Amino acid sequence: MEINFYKYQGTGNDFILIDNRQDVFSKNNTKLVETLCNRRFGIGADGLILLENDNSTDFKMVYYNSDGNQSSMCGNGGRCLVAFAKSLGIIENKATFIATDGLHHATISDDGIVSLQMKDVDEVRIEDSYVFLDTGSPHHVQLVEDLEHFEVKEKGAAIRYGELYGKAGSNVNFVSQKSADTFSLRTYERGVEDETLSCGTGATAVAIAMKALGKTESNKVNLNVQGGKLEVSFTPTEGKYVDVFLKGPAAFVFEGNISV
Ligand SMILES: N[C@@H](CCC[C@H](N)C(=O)O)C(=O)O
Repeated sequence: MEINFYKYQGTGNDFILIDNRQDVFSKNNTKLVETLCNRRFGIGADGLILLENDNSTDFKMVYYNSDGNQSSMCGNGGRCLVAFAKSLGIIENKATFIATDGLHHATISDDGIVSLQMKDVDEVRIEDSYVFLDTGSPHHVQLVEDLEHFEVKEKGAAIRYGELYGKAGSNVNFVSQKSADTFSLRTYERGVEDETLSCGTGATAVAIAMKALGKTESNKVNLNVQGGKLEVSFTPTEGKYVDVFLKGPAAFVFEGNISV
């Protein structure tokens, strides 16, 4: 059987998107997802996302990491899926969708900038050398010197597989401050098991962690990621963060067919 796929990217975090409203994709085939995401034997992507029907929202998001396993929320993937839903005619400039971490609202401008509401963050754990929080996916956030030359893959893997996070592991973000409201980050992604060019839940985690640490006064933070620029805004309230929005570009790259 032939299945259409669409490749999208959001600040260089790239995804294979499949319209699965007719149940065409075999959802438990870990090996198939892993092969499709493989950059030498497949299409190549950091993850694969299915767009499915949902009774109470515009669509449902089902996310797989490139290791072939379903995982937690993907912020850049969610933004790409909104652009995909628009191209399919499912939405116009506004969307609601359901993902593993609950309900999301989003808007998309005519030039492809997607603003995606992320889950509220109820707890920010501040430790001596790092911050941990869940923005839909778990994130370790650590300020470092010389981010440009930092060994993200090696040091990220050591933390992801280390004693702090047990079997589930965590995504790991290394950060440096650029100005009062701007930070650069590089992310080691769980499930990709490598540095990616951008991570949306990671950028969200860094923005909130920097606010919680008092590194910025601003409730709107600019994030330089390896693949571009993102903006995260939020409202702090009694130790929590609500109205959290992740904003940035989401773009179609190419489409094709796969035989399964
Ligand atoms: N790239 C994503 C994060 C995807 C999930 C992550 N790899 C995990 O399994 O925790 C993003 O843009 O948020």
